[in-house]
Amino acid sequence: MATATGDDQPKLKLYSYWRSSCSFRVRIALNLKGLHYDYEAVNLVKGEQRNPEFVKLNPIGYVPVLVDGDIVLSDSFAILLYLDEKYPQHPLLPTDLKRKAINLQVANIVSASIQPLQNLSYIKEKFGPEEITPWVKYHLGNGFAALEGLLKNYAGRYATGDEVFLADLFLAPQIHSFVTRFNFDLSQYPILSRLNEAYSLLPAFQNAMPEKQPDYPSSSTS
Ligand SMILES: N[C@@H](CCC(=O)N[C@@H](CS)C(=O)NCC(=O)O)C(=O)O
Repeated sequence: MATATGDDQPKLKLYSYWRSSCSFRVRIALNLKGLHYDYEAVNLVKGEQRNPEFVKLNPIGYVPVLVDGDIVLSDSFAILLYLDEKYPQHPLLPTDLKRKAINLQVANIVSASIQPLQNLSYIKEKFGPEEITPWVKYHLGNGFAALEGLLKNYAGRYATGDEVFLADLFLAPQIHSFVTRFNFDLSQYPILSRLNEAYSLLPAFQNAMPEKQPDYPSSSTS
């Protein structure tokens, strides 16, 4: 198994968009593992995810995409599991089976049962502008209530104890969207509020924030 670190690793390239919560997950993992990467911006508002060159990398037309030598991988969940095997420094899954399973459960709740329901490209096709906020609020709230209930048996400083694991990489971007993008009130979710505070203190999370990305628009609302 390769154990490349930031100093001797092959060059990685991440196709990302500043506001993409799925890309945000991968940015945190790369930072935690100390992996350097080139940032390739894909402007989702301009539709660059549908450019033929990009679709060759990811036929479904979504960010993130990671290129690692001859491996081109899309879907943040697959990318994170791949990175964890290839670059085992700072493991993303605990060895304890129960906590490992909870990490996978949280990751999949966010990935499959929350994030797709806030993806504006799906929602805009179905709803008018005034229907979007109640839809997103209902579904994000539903998911957050479920996560709050699940985590009360596991959370420590972070989601499943006192170390950062996969669950945290899915939670931080989702909470960030909830608060910053949609302006919803997080205070009714005390565990998620506490986790959000803890994430805000970690450089790997801080440097992965949308507003820290090279394509973050300096004076635009896109
Ligand atoms: N399951 C995929 C979802 C990817 C996804 O939804 N990406 C969004 C940004 S977070 C995207 O590229 N949206 C572009 C579009 O909907 O056209 C993952 O986790 O990577």
